[in-house]
Amino acid sequence: MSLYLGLTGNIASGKSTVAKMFESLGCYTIDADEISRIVMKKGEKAYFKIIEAFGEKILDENGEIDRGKLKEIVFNDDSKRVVLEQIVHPAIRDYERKLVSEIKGRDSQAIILTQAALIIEKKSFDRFDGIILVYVDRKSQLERLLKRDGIDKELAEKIIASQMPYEEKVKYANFIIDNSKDLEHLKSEVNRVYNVLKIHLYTKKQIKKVDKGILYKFFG
Ligand SMILES: CC(C)(COP(=O)(O)OP(=O)(O)OC[C@H]1O[C@@H](n2cnc3c(N)ncnc32)[C@H](O)[C@@H]1O)[C@@H](O)C(=O)NCCC(=O)NCCS
Ligand SMILES: Nc1ncnc2c1ncn2[C@@H]1O[C@H](COP(=O)(O)OP(=O)(O)OP(=O)(O)O)[C@@H](O)[C@H]1O
Repeated sequence: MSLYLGLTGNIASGKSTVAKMFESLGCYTIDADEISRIVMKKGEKAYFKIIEAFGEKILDENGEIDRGKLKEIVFNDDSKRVVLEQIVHPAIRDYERKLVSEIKGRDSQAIILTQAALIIEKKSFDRFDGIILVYVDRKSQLERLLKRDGIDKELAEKIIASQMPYEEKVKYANFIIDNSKDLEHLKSEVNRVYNVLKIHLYTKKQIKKVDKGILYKFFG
């Protein structure tokens, strides 16, 4: 039996950083943002649909989709973001499904984590055995986002506002990983969850809706 987890959290919460830590423990990870880059490449089905919906002005000098331009558009207009999601999400899901079944075919004891920001917003959690939520406090989130992406504060605030707040998200999580402190602390959080996952893997015990002692540690 393998385990298949959704690894989610709001922008710049540390999903990629956490995924790398799980990888170093032997888990398989899949990144929905990376897949979105693959399925939107020049010549792919989603590429043409995006041009049809947004016009050629969103292309760069090489004819590829300019993600910066698209980002400005969709985070300033909710209806446009919905249009983009309707094009890209089904393509991401199809691609991801194939990767998961490939991994499961290769390794029957695999722990697979799909990293995606919108699992809870889109209520697309039924396919997973459990949800891991990476939590970051608002101040660190904004600081890390501005530092990493070099975008202006106004756009950063809009992206943050487009996502479901943590107070709501925690209700859907089986595990919470706190990433409000340093990387050492993050590593201990990842190890803690990994050890519980291993127990579930070997005992074949289903992950309950709420794994007590972990969930609500930060939210009372
Ligand atoms: C808007 C786009 C072009 C910006 O590309 P860019 O390379 O700058 O960012 P990247 O794809 O790495 O996403 C970074 C983060 O932005 C946030 N984000 C991206 N899309 C969305 C969205 N539709 N709603 C809310 N937040 C989003 C997520 O936290 C994500 O992890 C791109 O994010 C995109 O195509 N989004 C639509 C697909 C999508 O929903 N992806 C996110 C989850 S699968
Ligand atoms: N505990 C930490 N202390 C300091 N910086 C951190 C910490 N965790 C992550 N970071 C940094 O914060 C930024 C955001 O982290 P990361 O890219 O892992 O987040 P993400 O959730 O994958 O982002 P996105 O939502 O855009 O996909 C990165 O530059 C990362 O190096």
